[in-house]
Amino acid sequence: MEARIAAFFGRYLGDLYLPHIRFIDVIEIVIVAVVIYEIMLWIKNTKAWMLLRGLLTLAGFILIAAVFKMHTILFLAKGCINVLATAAVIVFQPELRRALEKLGEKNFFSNLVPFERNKENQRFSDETLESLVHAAFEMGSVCTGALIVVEQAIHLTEYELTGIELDCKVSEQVLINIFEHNTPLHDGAVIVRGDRITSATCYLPLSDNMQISKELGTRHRAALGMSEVSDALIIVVSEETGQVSVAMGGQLARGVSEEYLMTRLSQIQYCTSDVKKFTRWKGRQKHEE
Ligand SMILES: Nc1ncnc2c1ncn2[C@@H]1O[C@H](COP(=O)(O)OP(=O)(O)OP(=O)(O)O)[C@@H](O)[C@H]1O
Repeated sequence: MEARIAAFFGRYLGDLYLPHIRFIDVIEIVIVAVVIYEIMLWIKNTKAWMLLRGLLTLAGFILIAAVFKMHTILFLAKGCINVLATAAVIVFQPELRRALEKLGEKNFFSNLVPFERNKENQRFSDETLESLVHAAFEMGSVCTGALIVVEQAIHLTEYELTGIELDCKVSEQVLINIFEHNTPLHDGAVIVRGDRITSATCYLPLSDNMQISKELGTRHRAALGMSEVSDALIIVVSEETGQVSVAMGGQLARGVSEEYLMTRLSQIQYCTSDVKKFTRWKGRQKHEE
């Protein structure tokens, strides 16, 4: 019986080449798979998806031209490739910048080693968190439009400069007051850093995402745009419907509940260890003699 099984495998698998796989090869395969997966996700979530579809169509045409030996088209395609590559880098400069920034933000070790939730690495206090949530839903209940940007690791100084400097403690009453209709500060966005509102009436970049619902106007587009170029969490209150939405990482969650907003805010309430180190390093440099 054994001999028959051996003969069977010998007959069918004798010529099969089975390379010797080392442990390092497995790690390499996993790394390549993760990188390809991340690139595919990036392509899907940015306008690079449109470009990829365009490129695939173009490649199809070139293939047909090659099969039928259309020399003029092949000559033109050859000449255009370099120009197209340069144009793609220019067109996708913001997306490429964001992708590299994201890579820099990631702390692979902090995901493995649980960090302590203490006052020292707290980005904002529980009081601020509650004020943000209560203010958003209070404004929602009376249909007062609002746009609140909660800063994380990436500093938003360039957007702060588009508004009016404030530097005041976050509180439910202050936020409601800022967004009150027909007051000088109600237009645009406020930026929150830690427990302080740094500025109001800030102008945010608008998203050019074509999948965003047509019923959403510029306030929601600005929230989404800001989340595409930074790691900030943006709270939007719709003036039309009173709905509270949250934008982060290029995604917009519409009509969220109080619990949802509270959970999202508590997820970013604590800095991971590398961010803490970065802030400390900056502080020390400022006071260097
Ligand atoms: N680029 C921007 N940066 C900051 N705030 C903006 C920006 N664009 C629009 N806004 C704010 O959004 C307001 C206009 O909102 P609009 O009605 O167009 O948006 P919406 O998404 O339909 O929101 P709503 O549901 O509240 O009507 C402006 O008055 C301004 O306060």
